[in-house]
Amino acid sequence: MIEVSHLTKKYGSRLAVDDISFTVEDGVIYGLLGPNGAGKSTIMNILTGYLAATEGQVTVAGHPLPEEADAAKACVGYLPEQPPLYPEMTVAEYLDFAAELKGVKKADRPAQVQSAAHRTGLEEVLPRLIRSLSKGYRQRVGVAQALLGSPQLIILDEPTVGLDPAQVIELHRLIRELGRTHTVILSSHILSEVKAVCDKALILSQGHLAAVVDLAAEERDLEELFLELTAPEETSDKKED
Ligand SMILES: Nc1ncnc2c1ncn2[C@@H]1O[C@H](COP(=O)(O)OP(=O)(O)OP(=O)(O)O)[C@@H](O)[C@H]1O
Repeated sequence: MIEVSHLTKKYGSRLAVDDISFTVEDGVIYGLLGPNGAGKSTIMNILTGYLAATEGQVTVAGHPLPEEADAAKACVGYLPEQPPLYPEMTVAEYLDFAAELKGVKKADRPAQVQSAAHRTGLEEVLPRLIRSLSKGYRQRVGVAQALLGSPQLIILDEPTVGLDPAQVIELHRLIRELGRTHTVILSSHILSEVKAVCDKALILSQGHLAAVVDLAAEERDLEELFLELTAPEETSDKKED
């Protein structure tokens, strides 16, 4: 689904992503895990075609970026960390509008909205104003808009930030359910979230890809592995001494 080869991103002189290569297979839920500033959002913004790489090759569903950006974007549903919701719209109006923006034909929009609402458990709140919804339901609206246009790949940027524990559990359930039909990339700095939801984890540290972990096969504890791989350099040096 995704091939990333020697990806580097600089913001001016700041190196945010440093020579990263990885593959995301179809139908797998990947966690993009790393401390603050590790490069997660930068990578997601490149995969979704919103940012250009400084160097390296990225292919999404067979479409190289940036050459085939429109075709690649059509294969991706994205939930940014701050979903662009319009509080004065009803859920139904917003999803219809989001489908229009994604180029879904008018005749297909009601069925697409219905299907996205069904997948995300929003059918009952379709007539409600977004501003009247809880944060958990708003996040589901964000996930529903990501499903419009039938993308094969869903990218979720820290989707559970600010949710209460019950809402987190519900959203985890929804993401696992989506993983049965989609390839999913979920960015997080919560280890328990990645363990609960993902099949594999890409661990980032200071712009580097420190490890690709198959969570079912990995015998070592994810917390231990994460701390070791993302420790600041001075600490790692001391350990080796
Ligand atoms: N627009 C920008 N201009 C300059 N530097 C940036 C910009 N965006 C990100 N950076 C820097 O690039 C590095 C990677 O940032 P990025 O936001 O990708 O990390 P992240 O892992 O998503 O962090 P967080 O978990 O805090 O969201 C950081 O050092 C950050 O300060």
